[in-house]
Amino acid sequence: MTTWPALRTPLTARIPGSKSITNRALLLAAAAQGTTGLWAPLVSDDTLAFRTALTDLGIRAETTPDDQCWEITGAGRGPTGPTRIWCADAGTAARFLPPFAATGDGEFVFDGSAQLRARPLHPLAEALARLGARVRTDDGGDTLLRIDASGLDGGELALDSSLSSQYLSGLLMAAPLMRTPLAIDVHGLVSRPYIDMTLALMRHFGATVEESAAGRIEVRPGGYTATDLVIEPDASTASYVFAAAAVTGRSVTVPGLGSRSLQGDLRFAEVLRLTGAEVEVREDATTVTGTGRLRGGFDVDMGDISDTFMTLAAIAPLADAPITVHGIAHARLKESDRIAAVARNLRALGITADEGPDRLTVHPGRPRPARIACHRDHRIAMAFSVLGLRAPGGITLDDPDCVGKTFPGFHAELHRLFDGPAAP
Ligand SMILES: O=C(O)C1=C[C@@H](OP(=O)(O)O)[C@@H](O)[C@H](O)C1
Ligand SMILES: C=C(OP(=O)(O)O)C(=O)O
Repeated sequence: MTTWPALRTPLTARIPGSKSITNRALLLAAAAQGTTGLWAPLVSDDTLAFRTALTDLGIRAETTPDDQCWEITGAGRGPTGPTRIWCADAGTAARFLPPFAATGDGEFVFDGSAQLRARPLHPLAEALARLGARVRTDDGGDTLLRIDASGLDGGELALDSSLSSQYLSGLLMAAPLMRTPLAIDVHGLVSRPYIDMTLALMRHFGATVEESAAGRIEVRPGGYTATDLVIEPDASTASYVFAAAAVTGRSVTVPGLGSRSLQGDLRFAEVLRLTGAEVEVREDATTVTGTGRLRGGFDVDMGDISDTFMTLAAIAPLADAPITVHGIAHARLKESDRIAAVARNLRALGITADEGPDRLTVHPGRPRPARIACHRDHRIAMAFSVLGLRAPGGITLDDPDCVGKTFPGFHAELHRLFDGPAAP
């Protein structure tokens, strides 16, 4: 019998580029003077929507035939309207592009899908208004936001960042194009690692940013300088193959995602350690080795890495004791109300799940066949597909294609890794 050595053969996952880094780099390249090369960008619905929005704003974007490099040529200043901008489902587009537009001139009208319109944008609109922008949210209307731009002064701003960190990232990235320094006092920040990512990438493009312990961030005017960037694999996406390793007892390596990563979601691998998986984070790669059995009986704060809480919640029925995730109230404001949607899907599978405003507890159980309601949320589809590897009757997704938001090739890759012969 050769089953055991074959099962121990490490699998190497092909994880596409980080959505968050790709869309920040697109914005920063568009704001910089000169041509930036973005290597290994994510090619998916969210990044293509962002890129198209930039070309609609007059930015030149070219692609090598294999999509391995996007060349973006920025003008070193804000854009010129009038322009109508379609953000599709992309929260990052709706939150990063308006502050950039407000540093330019003319009218900008932002619109997006019904799903995106249901997500809060008023903290950003109010912050832009306090900086002197003429901005209107279109309550009940057919747009997200209208801006009549004539450049922005900086100044001082208090920003409640408890609903999303993306408003803060958007304002910070636009700040070097403002006429005077911008200082933001940040309150209630969720998803902190995304702000660290924003600041690191702003510095990579030459911005001067200072952060004080008291939660104040100051950015000086002076623009950005075009520079090349190699984009890491997406750590949130990697959570699915790491979780799959944990539940199947396989070993999965993601090359290019290691201790130097800019992405907080790599900490999901540490969370898997609580379930008994072995985790090795090297400088340039991460490997998770599972046992096929999950240890439960813990309660973990995933407020900083909430995109990955569903990955844990979906596999939690396989654990030997309940698992609780807390600190994730803001996950109710994403592509779906993620706490409610995950709890309902688990119940449909016959699993006991109790939710609170900012938490979810999942009890052990044997999933029965069910059709998963994806709510057009890519992460519901990907997280429950991992459970499907160990659910006796399998699982069915009502909308498998919604994974295109961040990983169009997800189903093929999961199949290649876990249903087919062991990868070399
Ligand atoms: O800045 C970013 O790139 C992101 C921030 C997070 O949103 P919140 O800050 O709204 O939690 C995360 O959920 C999203 O997928 C990407
Ligand atoms: C919350 C997400 O996306 P968005 O960038 O639209 O906020 C996500 O990808 O899980």
